[in-house]
Amino acid sequence: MPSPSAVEVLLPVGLDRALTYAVPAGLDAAPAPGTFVLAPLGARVEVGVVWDGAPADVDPAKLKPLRARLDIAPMAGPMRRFLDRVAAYTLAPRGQVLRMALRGLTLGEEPRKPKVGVRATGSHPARMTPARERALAVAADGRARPKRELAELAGVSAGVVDGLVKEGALAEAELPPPPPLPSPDPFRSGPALSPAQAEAANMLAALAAGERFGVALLDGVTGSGKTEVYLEAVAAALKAGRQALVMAPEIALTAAFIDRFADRFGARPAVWHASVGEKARAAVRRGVASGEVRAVVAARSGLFLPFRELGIIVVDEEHDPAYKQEDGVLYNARDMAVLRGRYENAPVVLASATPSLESRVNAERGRYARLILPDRFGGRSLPAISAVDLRTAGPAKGAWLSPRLVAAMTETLEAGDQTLLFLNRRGYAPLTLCRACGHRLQCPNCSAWLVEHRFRARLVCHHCGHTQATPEACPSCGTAGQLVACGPGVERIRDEARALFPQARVSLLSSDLAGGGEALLAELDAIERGEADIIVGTQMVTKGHNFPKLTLVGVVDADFALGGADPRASERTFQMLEQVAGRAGRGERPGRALLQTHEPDHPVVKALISGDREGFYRLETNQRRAAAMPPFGRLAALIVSAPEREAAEAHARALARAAPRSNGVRVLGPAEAPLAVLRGRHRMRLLAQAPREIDLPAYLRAWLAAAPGPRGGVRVAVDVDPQSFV
Ligand SMILES: Nc1ncnc2c1ncn2[C@@H]1O[C@H](COP(=O)(O)OP(=O)(O)OP(=O)(O)O)[C@@H](O)[C@H]1O
Ligand SMILES: [Zn+2]
Repeated sequence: MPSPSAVEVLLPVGLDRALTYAVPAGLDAAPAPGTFVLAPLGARVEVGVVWDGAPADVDPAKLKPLRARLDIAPMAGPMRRFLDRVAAYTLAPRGQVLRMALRGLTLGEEPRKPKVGVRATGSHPARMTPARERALAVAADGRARPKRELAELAGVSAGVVDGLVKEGALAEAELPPPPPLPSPDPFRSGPALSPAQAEAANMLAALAAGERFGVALLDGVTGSGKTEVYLEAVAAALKAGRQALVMAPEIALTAAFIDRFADRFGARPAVWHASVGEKARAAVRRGVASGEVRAVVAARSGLFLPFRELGIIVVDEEHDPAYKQEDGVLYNARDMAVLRGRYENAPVVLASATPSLESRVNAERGRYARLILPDRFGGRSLPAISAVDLRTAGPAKGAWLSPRLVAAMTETLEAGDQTLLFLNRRGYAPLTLCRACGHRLQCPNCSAWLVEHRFRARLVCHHCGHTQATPEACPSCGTAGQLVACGPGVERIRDEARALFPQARVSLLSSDLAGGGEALLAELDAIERGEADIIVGTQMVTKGHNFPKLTLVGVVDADFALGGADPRASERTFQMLEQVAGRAGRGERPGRALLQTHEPDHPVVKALISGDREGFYRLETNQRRAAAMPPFGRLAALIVSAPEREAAEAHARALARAAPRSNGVRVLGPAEAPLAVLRGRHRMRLLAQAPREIDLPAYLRAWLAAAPGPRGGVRVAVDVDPQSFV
């Protein structure tokens, strides 16, 4: 019999197993699974969670005792099982997954320091002045206020208030605690919905009211009003007394989205993403656990918040590759949202104008309900998309905007409308070359070219962040003045737009904007108000924005993502271009999009131009099925890296030899990764491809167990269902 005075504790460290601890007398005989505790680990003390399962059968006298039990709401059973499952699926150590679920955790409630203000005492100062009179008149209601507020209300200086305190006419007094944040009110009425919207909204609302798991794919063209529709499902969950989680790719969490939520429910949602500060995070986490916070809009990590009674998860722009976390635990938040919904008995809504093939196929198989909004809201039409053939109608040498695109921009400007120029490349130029010797400027740590950022006068590696000043002379042959920028980045397109249209207000939107996230949000708001004529942007402009005056979208290079090792290349290109084109014509006037391409006959380009979305998906589905690629087969990548190429290669080969023979699993590679060196580490890739019915994570575990352990600086990263193939 295992001793009742020992428990299993999972710690937020890189360990897969829970550790066994003794429960000291005075703690509580056997803390239940989910209890937060302090546990010694080596020389440290960690916050851990009592986990399920019988403790190892060890003499408790030999075990380290727990230090304390924490006064934090226990982690619920469904959440623990969810974390176990995420770890099992991704092959990440369970402790590492737990760490994601502890973000924003503070030890117990922070004692609120009472804030001090001032209040009238009733006595009069010896000398009265007009300013003092004004201040005392405001204070006459007897309420305690911060000094600054009193000074502002009375229109006096801080010195006047201090003087009155000194003379005893005002006294310091504790301020009442701030009122709790207002909760969203699901009973407010939303906008009148079109018949198609209403039908979809009713189905979603029924799903949310049912308090059962189920997945619905909300598949509606750009500008069809998906947001209004899924907010009805949020309302239904809130009405049922449950909490709501709306997930969006980071940059879509703009003030505009939050304002829309606030318009609908009369209160702002809690917000959770990378730029939210520690204190605010702690408050959201606490509120979500206590039930005080009813609705959260979040980036992918919001999935790991300890909701007390989660009643719906919405994954907006569900196709977005940003849902895949590419470091640490390699998980796809869209897929894990479905898992979390299952454990919480909560419905999950996946929304997109360009659903992932995975979700479409799941809908076709009948596992997901599919709700379709075929038209834009308010009788608006989808943008007319056409191609500019760069082989015959391209721009002059040294320019990137074709005459047709420039003519369209001129018309748009004359009409007082906005143009969006899209190019998914940050910086000024992707390559700098020496005209004298042909040398290309490369990152010292990666097998990648350095990207010129002319505004900052620096060369930057987009893979590792290395930067250096742009040199005058070639570092290889020493010739000065012969370095040339090759190819365009958004900065270069901005320069060209400025030169062509000197009167136009040109705005650049890119993740490396000076001023960071804040500046970017301010810029987005300014554009929405019409304070720019031409917007030049990277893929962040493709997501969810509503710029009413935007009527022309120019895609500078529609071919950039086609080809390469990524089995989803076509799908991704289609999604990105359809989304960016979908920014046009959302206001009063119709929109159009011009795609500059060398391959006007490519199926992706043709589908976009003809508007044959269904045809594209059918073709893509058939190709994936024929190649047994996801979602018709399973994929996992092993990325082996080491400081020396030989070590990486040797280990990758040893891994390949150790691969268990199995029913249908094919192991491909090792092959040098397309990005052969990253941060000074040489990289080799292996790919395992399996039929759908195979438990690929289990196969991978068996494989890694059979393989020699990595030694001498070799690392192996496992990526189940990889989204990135670099
Ligand atoms: N029923 C409605 N009543 C009033 N306005 C609506 C309604 N439905 C949609 N709209 C407006 O139409 C515009 C587009 O809606 P929304 O942003 O929800 O579309 P979407 O389907 O999410 O588009 P995308 O996928 O391109 O981001 C918004 O300005 C929205 O306020
Ligand atoms: Zn680099």
